[in-house]
Amino acid sequence: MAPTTTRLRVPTDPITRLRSRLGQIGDLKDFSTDPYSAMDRLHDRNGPVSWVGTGPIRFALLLGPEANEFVLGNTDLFSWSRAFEGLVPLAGPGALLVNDGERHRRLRSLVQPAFTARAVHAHVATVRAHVDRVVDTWERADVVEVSGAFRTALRRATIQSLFGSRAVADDAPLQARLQTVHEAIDTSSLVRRVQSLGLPSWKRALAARAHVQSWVAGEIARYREAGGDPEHHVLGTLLRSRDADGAGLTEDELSDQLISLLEAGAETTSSAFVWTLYEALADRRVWEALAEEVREHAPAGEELGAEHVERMDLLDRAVRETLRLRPATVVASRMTATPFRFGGHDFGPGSKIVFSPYHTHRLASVWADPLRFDPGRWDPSGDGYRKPRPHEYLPFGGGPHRCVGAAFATLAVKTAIAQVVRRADLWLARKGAHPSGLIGMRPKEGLTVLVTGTHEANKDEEATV
Ligand code: HEM
Repeated sequence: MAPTTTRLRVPTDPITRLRSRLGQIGDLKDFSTDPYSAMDRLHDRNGPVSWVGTGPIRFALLLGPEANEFVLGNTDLFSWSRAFEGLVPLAGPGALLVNDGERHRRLRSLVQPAFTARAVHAHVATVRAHVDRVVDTWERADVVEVSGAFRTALRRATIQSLFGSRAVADDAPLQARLQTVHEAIDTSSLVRRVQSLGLPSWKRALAARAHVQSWVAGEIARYREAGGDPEHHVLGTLLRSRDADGAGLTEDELSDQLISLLEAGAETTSSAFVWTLYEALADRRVWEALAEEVREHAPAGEELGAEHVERMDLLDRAVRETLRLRPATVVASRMTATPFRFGGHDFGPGSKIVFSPYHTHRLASVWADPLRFDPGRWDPSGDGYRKPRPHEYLPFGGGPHRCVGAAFATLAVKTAIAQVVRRADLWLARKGAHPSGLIGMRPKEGLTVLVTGTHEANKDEEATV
């Protein structure tokens, strides 16, 4: 792809160079304090390429759809293993995200069968049951903070879909450890670099990861002792999965896949759910239209299934729109493996690159009225409909590392929203939400709702949890 805007100014004398470096340190401070608005300012000032920080914590912010297209369309220029080497102690050396080239292709072909349409559909009943357990605790006129309870419920649904229903019987310690690991992952590489020098928070994260690993080993052993499991879950599929040469995952690879799927899947999905609920409640017309659609396609007393959820067009558009305005993954990073030139800048090997779905999803040059939550913009029969190009809308990334759990997550979020809508009438107790976090971005203040009604008829009596 041809490089775009050239705004390179090479400082010539030492004073100008020093000023430029100090400016980049100031930009790093800005980005660390409020990355969401800092990206706007940097893009306005510098165009698609901004260098931020200094020394070992210097990186290039590549912003806008052309930058996304360049990064995602030229995978051979980048190394995932180098970009994510700081994550290896938490994700494991066999995790998809930290692998490149042939090894990544082989691992991906072994993991993919766990996310077929059939496997994804099996997740619906699990999600519905865990959502019901949260709604069961609500009474009319309650004012409840729901983001914590749904985070636990959706993480529990992911654990159950990965390991089977027995695994969630007493999952509180596992949930706490996964939360500790997530907090270490959802931090800037600068903070992680400092932490990994031996700070207590890093030691806690490694200890939590070690516990998760031995819990996973126990589940694998139990599965083998039982000679399989009648439930259709990811662990069983991964154990049976074979590549073109008839080889499966090694023991270490199997464990790393399961742990990293737990890490990658749980927080992101609950973040997408909480934001969708927030946005739907923030615009009462959307909430009421959703309630009507859900009543039409999943009549009272009928168990909510994938076939119902997949007929709900407004729900689909509301989730797409939420993933546009509030993508769980605010930024993604890469490390250059081969020198290249983009936007008038030269990039040597070992340069850190950060690009941002969040920023592109809010650009006025791409989206009409970009900050407005408008599910209607996804209606192909609507006025002014325009199908976004792949590099303009990328909540699940793109290219060979595109999210392997995208369909699984989307169906989980839609099921959870539809089941809440079927079971309760809610009002937003407090409007206004500020983002927090870069991986699994969520509302800083949580989500507090007023329960104005509950509908017992749609409770899932058959659920196995
Ligand atoms: C709404 C929920 C989710 C969002 C927004 C999301 C987003 C993403 C993004 C943006 C990437 C690419 C990262 C990059 O290119 O650096 C990714 C990769 C990945 N995601 Fe998701 N994800 C979600 C849910 C899930 C779920 C439910 C699972 C599995 C249970 C999952 C497993 C993975 C894995 C394993 C990768 C790495 C793929 C590879 O490197 O080949 N994600 N996700």
